[in-house]
Amino acid sequence: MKHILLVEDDLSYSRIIKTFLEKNGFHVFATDQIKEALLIAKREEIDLIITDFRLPDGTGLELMSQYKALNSITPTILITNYADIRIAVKAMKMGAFEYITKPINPDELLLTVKDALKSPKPTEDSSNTNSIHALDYIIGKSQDAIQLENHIQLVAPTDLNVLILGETGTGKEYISRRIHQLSYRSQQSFVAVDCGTLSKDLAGSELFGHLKGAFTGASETKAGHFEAAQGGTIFLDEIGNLDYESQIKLLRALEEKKIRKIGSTQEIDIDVRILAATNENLLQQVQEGKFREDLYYRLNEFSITALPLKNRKGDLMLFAEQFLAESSQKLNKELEGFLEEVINQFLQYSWPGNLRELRNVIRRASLLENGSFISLASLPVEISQNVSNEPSELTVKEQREVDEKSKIKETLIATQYNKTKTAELLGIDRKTLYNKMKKYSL
Ligand SMILES: Nc1ncnc2c1ncn2[C@@H]1O[C@H](COP(=O)(O)OP(=O)(O)OP(=O)(O)O)[C@@H](O)[C@H]1O
Repeated sequence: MKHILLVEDDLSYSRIIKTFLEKNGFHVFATDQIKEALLIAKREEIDLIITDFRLPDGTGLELMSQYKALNSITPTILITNYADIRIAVKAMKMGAFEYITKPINPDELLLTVKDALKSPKPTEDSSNTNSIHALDYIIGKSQDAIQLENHIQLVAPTDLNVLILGETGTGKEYISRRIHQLSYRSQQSFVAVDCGTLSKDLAGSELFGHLKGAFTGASETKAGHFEAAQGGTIFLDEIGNLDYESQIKLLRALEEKKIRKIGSTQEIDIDVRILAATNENLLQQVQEGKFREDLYYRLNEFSITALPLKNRKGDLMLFAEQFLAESSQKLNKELEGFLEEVINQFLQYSWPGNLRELRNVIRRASLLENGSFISLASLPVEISQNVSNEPSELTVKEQREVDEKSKIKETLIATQYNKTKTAELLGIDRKTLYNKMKKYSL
């Protein structure tokens, strides 16, 4: 049975999620505090963390970074309000597996939990996951998309190291998998490593391996990701997060095409192509002395930029249609497309989480939609009403109302619109619940 650590300070929410997940066969440790969560994590084998962003003793992001020092490879799902989408984006940069927004839809939560548990852990060998079938990768038809594809086709057959730049969720990993698939290494491993999830202490051993007894806890000799990628391609995501010592080791591996396991004196020849990605300004990090200049130029033999979705309006609906087809198939629903007003809102919205956000919005809308076309009612209010997603632009009162509406909606969904139960879980009487439902048109 898989063990989930749930960190949520809203106790009614926490209870609903815990009960729901336990009904679906998971064991859930629930707590409302970071401190307690870290204690549980030390004591128990945890397969997945689900954490709220706002917690009484810090934020979900703080929990993630403290947890990373304990165990760098447990996937994390962050729960946020849609108004906090930029926080979700930041969480993805820090190596979160996924974010989900309130009000939580139970089916969406379950899908995300299952995806997180079945996906290879972020730092594990994901070889044989040449899982982007030619059909899944969308090239796009805008001028920029065609140019991007030309660059990919041009560089793929060479053995140049490629640096892929772009905001979070713009498709950098997809691009790197495509480069691998179009290269002569395509029959060999593709190993994706999220440097954002590597703690300073573990990075060296994760990348290069270690010998038994090399350090406390090294109970077995272990191959690192470079060995796993032998003959193939290694994708180093969030390369800007790699600590300085690992940068030095990586540079050596690149220059000499040799690695050495931690604790070993023996060198191993490696033949691995390196694709690296970052959503930070790496050149600025070089200027600030945080990233080695020599490594930067080694990695950047060719660079490719993935554009933000707001600058790819010509391709947006192509992606949307594809994501809808995928969701419909997964959910066994017959969804035919999007209503005109949805398309208009999609084209106006700024999509700070880029393609990942679009995919998640469509997945959620597909779950909620009762008709054959996605309608405004199935979209987050920030998109359907084109409310700005800058939290600062909402007054405190408006923000509180958005939160309250989300909470009531979620509880109603969770109780299948049982008003007595909903009122009970929310700690209000039925009359107040009815009044609020009327106020928020629920
Ligand atoms: N070319 C594409 N065709 C189809 N779907 C895509 C494409 N690019 C990205 N996606 C979708 O967007 C999601 C995010 O893409 P990806 O993980 O490659 O982004 P990323 O830039 O590497 O993100 P991060 O910076 O957070 O690591 C994918 O899971 C996929 O669903």
